[in-house]
Amino acid sequence: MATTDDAKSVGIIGMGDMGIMYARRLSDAGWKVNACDIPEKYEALVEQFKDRPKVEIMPSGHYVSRASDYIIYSVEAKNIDAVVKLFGPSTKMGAIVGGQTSCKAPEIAAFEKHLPKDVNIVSCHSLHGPGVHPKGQPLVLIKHRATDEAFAFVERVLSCLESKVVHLTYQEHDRITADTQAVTHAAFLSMGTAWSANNQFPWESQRYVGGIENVKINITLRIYANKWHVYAGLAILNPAAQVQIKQYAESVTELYKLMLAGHKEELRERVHTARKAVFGGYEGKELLLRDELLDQFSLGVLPEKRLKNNHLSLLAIVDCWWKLGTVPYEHMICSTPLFRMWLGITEYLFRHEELLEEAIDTAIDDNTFRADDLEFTFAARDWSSRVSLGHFDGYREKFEKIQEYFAPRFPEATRLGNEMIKTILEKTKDE
Ligand SMILES: NC(=O)C1=CN([C@@H]2O[C@H](COP(=O)(O)OP(=O)(O)OC[C@H]3O[C@@H](n4cnc5c(N)ncnc54)[C@H](OP(=O)(O)O)[C@@H]3O)[C@@H](O)[C@H]2O)C=CC1
Ligand SMILES: O=C(O)C(=O)Cc1ccc(O)cc1
Repeated sequence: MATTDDAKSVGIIGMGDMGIMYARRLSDAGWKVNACDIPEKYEALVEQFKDRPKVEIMPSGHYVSRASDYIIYSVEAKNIDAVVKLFGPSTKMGAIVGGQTSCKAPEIAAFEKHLPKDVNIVSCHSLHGPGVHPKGQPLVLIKHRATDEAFAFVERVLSCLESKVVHLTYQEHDRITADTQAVTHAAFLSMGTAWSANNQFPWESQRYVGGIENVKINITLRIYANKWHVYAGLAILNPAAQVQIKQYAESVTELYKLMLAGHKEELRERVHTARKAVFGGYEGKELLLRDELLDQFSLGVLPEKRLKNNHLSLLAIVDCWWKLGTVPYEHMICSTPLFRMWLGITEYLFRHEELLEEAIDTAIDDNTFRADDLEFTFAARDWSSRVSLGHFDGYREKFEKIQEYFAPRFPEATRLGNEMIKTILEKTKDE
């Protein structure tokens, strides 16, 4: 903190999971924080923060905006325009405004439209959920309309997160996160949908325990334990995300058809072409994940012998990356923990020759996955069309129904998922 910073304060509008995490960490570092949520939550927040004098809970965003030197909007992406419209004109003269939403084009548009011209715009995005320690995780900073002095102030404030700062434009941010986040979520959302459609808790089935399967299960439950609007916002509001999710659904469908028709050579040819395009230049590199590590994090009892799976979800993501010309390793600077695990298990399958062959053989010769794969294919297509239609309600309805199905398992899955992420990330090289 520079000495001139003593009199300055940070505002947070939206005290949900991320807003609260920021308020705690910034105030721990000595910053005065002015914060608010919707009026109905005022009393509860005052109570929650009563032992933290550095955090002042205010009745609304007007109070926060007029009192603070740097204001962070940490609200639902779908509400950003309405909330900035409401409080933007109350922003203190010469202050800095930014947002935490996961898709930047609508956020920047709202700032340009509703903020006074003297206000600096510097946005941010912590690329991890509120339960992950920010140290070492990517933090995107977007200097959209700001003096060097204003930008340096934001850097000083957020340095207490100890994150790895990545400087991007908002367009670069949205392009990369479409690859790293939206399509990753689509895959896990589809797995959960398929399991629930088949009335399965996958860790209770011998077929889904151990290794790669543990990551699939733990990440799927982690996503469904979170809030629907986070995933809906970053998929629906990002046009690049719609394209990616659509390609993923197409890749799933086409590979599934090859499996159904028993076209083994065609399937092998396609899988290997995609493999070469995506992993060709990375053959010698150390793997992101190891199996012994993954076996530690199981919700079920590990079977004596690992059962085979055709891993349609993983074959399809590599097919999708190939079709879109995406090189996932190039996005590591901007990766979330989930993306690193997703790439980790995919790489694990594709760089173990015998495992990949086993997946191809299983895809053609083994009928036991047909029902699961059928539901998975439906699910990938349905998520894609809900995203493309752009209906938040349609997304929410589906998400919350499946969330309800898995809800009794969230406490255990979250505990295990946190441990898994912590252990794996400590061992995961990120560049
Ligand atoms: N959760 C995550 O993993 C991450 C989320 N993000 C992004 O950060 C943002 C916040 O996410 P998160 O904290 O998880 O979501 P939450 O739903 O927990 O928090 C958003 C908060 O903003 C409040 N809010 C809505 N309108 C107003 C208003 N007019 N004035 C004051 N407060 C308001 C909401 O109240 P109410 O619930 O009543 O609407 C809610 O409490 C989102 O845009 C998300 O995409 C970014 C990184 C990670
Ligand atoms: O790691 C993920 O993809 C998550 O699910 C957590 C998350 C959600 C939204 C963000 O904008 C950033 C991180």
